[in-house]
Amino acid sequence: MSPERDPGPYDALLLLSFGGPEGPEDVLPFLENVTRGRGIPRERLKEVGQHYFLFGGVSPINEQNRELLAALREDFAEHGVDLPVYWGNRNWAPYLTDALREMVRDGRRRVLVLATSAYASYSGCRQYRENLAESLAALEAEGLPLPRVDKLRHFFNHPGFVEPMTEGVLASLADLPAEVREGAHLAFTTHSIPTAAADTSGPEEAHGEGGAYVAQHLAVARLIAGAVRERTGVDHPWRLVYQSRSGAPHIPWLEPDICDHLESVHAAGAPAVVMAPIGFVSDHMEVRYDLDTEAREKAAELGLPVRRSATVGADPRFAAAVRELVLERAAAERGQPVERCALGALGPSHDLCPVGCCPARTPRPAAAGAGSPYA
Ligand SMILES: CC1=C(CCC(=O)O)c2cc3nc(cc4[nH]c(cc5[nH]c(cc1n2)c(C)c5CCC(=O)O)c(CCC(=O)O)c4C)C(CCC(=O)O)=C3C
Ligand SMILES: [Fe+2]
Repeated sequence: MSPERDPGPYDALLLLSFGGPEGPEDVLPFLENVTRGRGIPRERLKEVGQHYFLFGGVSPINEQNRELLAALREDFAEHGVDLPVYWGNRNWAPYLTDALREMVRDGRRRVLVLATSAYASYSGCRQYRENLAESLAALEAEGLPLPRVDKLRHFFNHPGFVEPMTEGVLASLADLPAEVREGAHLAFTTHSIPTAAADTSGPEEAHGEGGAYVAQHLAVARLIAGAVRERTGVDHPWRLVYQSRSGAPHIPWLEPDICDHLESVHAAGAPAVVMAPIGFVSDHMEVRYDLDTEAREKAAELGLPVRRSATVGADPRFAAAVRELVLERAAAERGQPVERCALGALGPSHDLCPVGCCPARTPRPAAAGAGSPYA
């Protein structure tokens, strides 16, 4: 087989995502799954439940993963990449353990994982790896042979991720009334996490305050703002801001929040804002509620024109990027030289998370990285 389409030694790709409820009766059990042992205040849970109920108890995330799954299968078929794609979630059906069991029953021995999270951090990387370890332990307890599981590198700076978002920001700018367009600010948003989790995200000592989490988001924001400047000739002021904070109020999380940011740029005279949710791969509940509902209400209150730019979702360029990442990793595993595509100054992320990368508060076994008990 030509190396440009040989996925060997891998014999399957697993799309690993967060999962979300698909009806009102799913909401509370889903939230219990997400928050088990995580110490989230009861009040916050009730509040987040309401966000889901406002949308009929349905999170858009599962439907978006079905679309991504279809896009990946179509892209692989078109490019002659013979690799079956499975799908499993951490917190809702179809569950990760069930997907892995099905893969084992289908005879898969070398599994590559695409997690729907582009950046380093405990929540965006290690937690997925811990869930992989738990699922492998469950299969082991059932007496099943365990596949070897690897995880794709963080794809935040891959052009197939950055370019569709750049285009989305350009479309949002074009959609603003002409008289406020030139002066519009860009607010790049991502999930807030505790500052302590940000500081320790990524390999130790590689980044300063805010760790790899903040550094990687800043890199993407800078790339998009730069590409927008090149395309429009306008230098739009930009800032990385945060959303969806949870946890107890006395614990510091990354700030400023998008709603506070809208207030402060409005007070400083910004005529309009484009909110670009670069921290999220698709338009799931954090985007639909925290930005499209809450932040838009805040903007309406202020009389500030805002637009929210598109996430990558099932964009064919993202599917193509996943294919490139799969073939890159496969070649690396075969010991062949590889070209690692990455935009900006940070360069391509590591294939194998080092021990101590994004440490958990309570250490737990994690698969698909250095020190995995299932290597
Ligand atoms: C970095 C990050 C991502 C991006 C990376 C990735 O995509 O994985 C992400 C994604 C998501 N988070 C999601 C949902 C939730 N996250 C919660 C809680 C938390 N998230 C955190 C961080 C992140 N979360 C953190 C530090 C907590 C606090 C508790 C803890 O330390 O674990 C809670 C509990 C209630 C609340 O506190 O909000 C819910 C319901 C959904 C599904 C949405 C849908 O249904 O469409 C998705 C994609
Ligand atoms: Fe979350």
